[in-house]
Amino acid sequence: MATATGKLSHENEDQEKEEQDDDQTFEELGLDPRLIRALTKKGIDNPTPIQRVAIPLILAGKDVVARAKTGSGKTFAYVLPLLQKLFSDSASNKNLAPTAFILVPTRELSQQVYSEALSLIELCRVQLKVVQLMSTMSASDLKTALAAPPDILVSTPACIKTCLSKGVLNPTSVQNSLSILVLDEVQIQYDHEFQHLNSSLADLLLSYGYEDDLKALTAHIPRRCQCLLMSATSSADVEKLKKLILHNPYILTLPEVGDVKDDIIPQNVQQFWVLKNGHNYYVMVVVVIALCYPERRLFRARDKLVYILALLKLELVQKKVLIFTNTIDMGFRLKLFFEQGVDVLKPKWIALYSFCNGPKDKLTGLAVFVRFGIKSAVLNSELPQNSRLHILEEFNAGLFDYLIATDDSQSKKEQADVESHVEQKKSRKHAKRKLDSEFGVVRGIDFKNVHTVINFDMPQSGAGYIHRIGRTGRAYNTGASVSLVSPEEMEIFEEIKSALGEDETRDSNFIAPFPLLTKNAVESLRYRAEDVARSVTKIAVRESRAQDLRNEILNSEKLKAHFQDNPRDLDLLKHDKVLSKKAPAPHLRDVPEYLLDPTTQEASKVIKLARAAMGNTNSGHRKGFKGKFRKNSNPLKSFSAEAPKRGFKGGMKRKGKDKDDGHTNKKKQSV
Ligand SMILES: Nc1ncnc2c1ncn2[C@@H]1O[C@H](COP(=O)(O)OP(=O)(O)OP(=O)(O)O)[C@@H](O)[C@H]1O
Repeated sequence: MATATGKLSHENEDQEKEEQDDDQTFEELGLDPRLIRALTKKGIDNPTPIQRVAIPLILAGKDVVARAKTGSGKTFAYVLPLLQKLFSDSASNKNLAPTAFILVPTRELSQQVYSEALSLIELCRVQLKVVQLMSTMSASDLKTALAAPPDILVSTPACIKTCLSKGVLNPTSVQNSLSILVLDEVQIQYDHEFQHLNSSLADLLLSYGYEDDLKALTAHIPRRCQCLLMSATSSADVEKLKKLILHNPYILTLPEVGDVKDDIIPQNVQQFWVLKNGHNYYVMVVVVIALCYPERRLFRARDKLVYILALLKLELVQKKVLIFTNTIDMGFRLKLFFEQGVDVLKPKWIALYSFCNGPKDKLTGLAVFVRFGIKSAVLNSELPQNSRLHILEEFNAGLFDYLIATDDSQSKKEQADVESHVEQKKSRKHAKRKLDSEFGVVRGIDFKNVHTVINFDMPQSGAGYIHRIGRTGRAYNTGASVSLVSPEEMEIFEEIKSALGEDETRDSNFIAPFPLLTKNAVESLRYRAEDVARSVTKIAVRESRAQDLRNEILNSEKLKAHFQDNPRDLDLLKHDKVLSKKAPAPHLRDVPEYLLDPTTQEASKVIKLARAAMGNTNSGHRKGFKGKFRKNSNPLKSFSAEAPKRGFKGGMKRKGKDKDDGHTNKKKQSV
């Protein structure tokens, strides 16, 4: 009893401290007024917990390892103090190499970090130069970019290795100049993150091919260089990390409650899953279809198409929606399925309809189900870089609501192997297509206002799942995820659940069955959806993929020229172009009421009400973060900071179960 009471009062104290900390300002963290003004212009007034802990430590010159939830503000946590430190150095900077390196795993993330840093520099009106380098750049372009050495270099480990090997970066100059090194998301991606927390850094880096790339640099990192490692890692790795780059780092990490991992997924993201048929029907259909279609994968994909159609067309999930597939072909299959269809108004259907005494005025409505009219864009590693960045910009700006993205959670090599194998089988022309090994939108990309993430294909690991889901519910927004799990994916799904430490009694980390999709709703769409799915043949997919690539190469050239003239004007081209040859009929796009299942209709109404209540009008513009949600909806409510040796606690630590005030329960009903 005494222990329980003691613990309670301790918790209350912690809670009070937490609330005080919540009011802490950037000024109190010692941030430069110019940066504070710049943040205010961006609508950012108060630091997030990771920022509260990390900024003072980084300003004090400490090495920091920060492990924090997705969408918690890690980028500003290091960019702000990094810039501030360079403010004072810049006047006297006569370095022959960049003073700060920010290394990230993908081109997309590099663009994002570069833009954030640049925009802060511009808003602060300081003379700092930031450049972004990619390994696809020619040696002369790399040299030009580094000719008058920038203060900050944003790049990937692979590109740094290239620069060093081509003599674009001089090792001695790096040794003399480098003062701050940031690794953002570089080291954390490895399979089954939570089962291998003790694996060595070398293993982690190796799994993503960064080992050699980073080793090329580590030899030239001067002892005095301040090193920051942002993202998931465990204290068990620090000793190993220290040997490579870190010096007595402060470790900022999520607290763990007992043996159970604390919230890994931000609390404001609700997770759902849909199992395709747990009943006999599935087994029967598999047998029949397996006979008709030797390639059973085709059937599984087709079946999932019915479910995703029901989710989107019956408006059971909120827009904007980010859909993940594991292959590029599947992405295009989905896009074609959404936008095109077969003509069901064939005489035989009309005859059947008349035979059933269907009302004549509903005949046109019937066609709706074969022309779903859902416009989407596919984002993948095959597209030119400009197009990819532009697609991201447009999606973030709210110009379209559905983005299908291929995953980068599988190792790049594996992905390339799979693709090249498939491509070789197709045609020589297609085999020439190149995938960008630095593509990636799963880690770190700050998608704006994505309300729903759908796993059309399940990711290959727990880490992949967390990063996908982390594209929604960023900062103070709410979000939801729906995973379509086929029986074949049950094993990986179970692994993911155990990696999350799933616990029904806790708000986060729990993946609930999706409550709104009734069997009737799915079955009412099944017949027509499968009819349409059949029309999306392998050839159609291949042709549209090639067509899209051609379009985007053209776009990319135009964009390149355009961006040179108007670097800030990205709103030039549309990427969610219809790829199917038949133009969708605009008047055929609504689902006729008589085909709607009453339960689903109710569910859809609830979604709309919830959307209205949250002010999500899908316009792509949101109100500021502040005051929209309760403090305990903050994705980063919990940090502990561990100092070297003395076990300094500088951050806040949330206790076991968060203050549940019913808010979360309410949320569970509205997706
Ligand atoms: N103090 C703050 N107040 C409000 N919003 C913030 C604050 N700091 C950052 N943000 C916003 O939160 C969003 C997520 O930030 P960021 O991309 O840095 O998250 P992250 O922790 O790096 O996520 P990930 O793990 O996915 O990389 C961004 O849109 C950013 O502008």
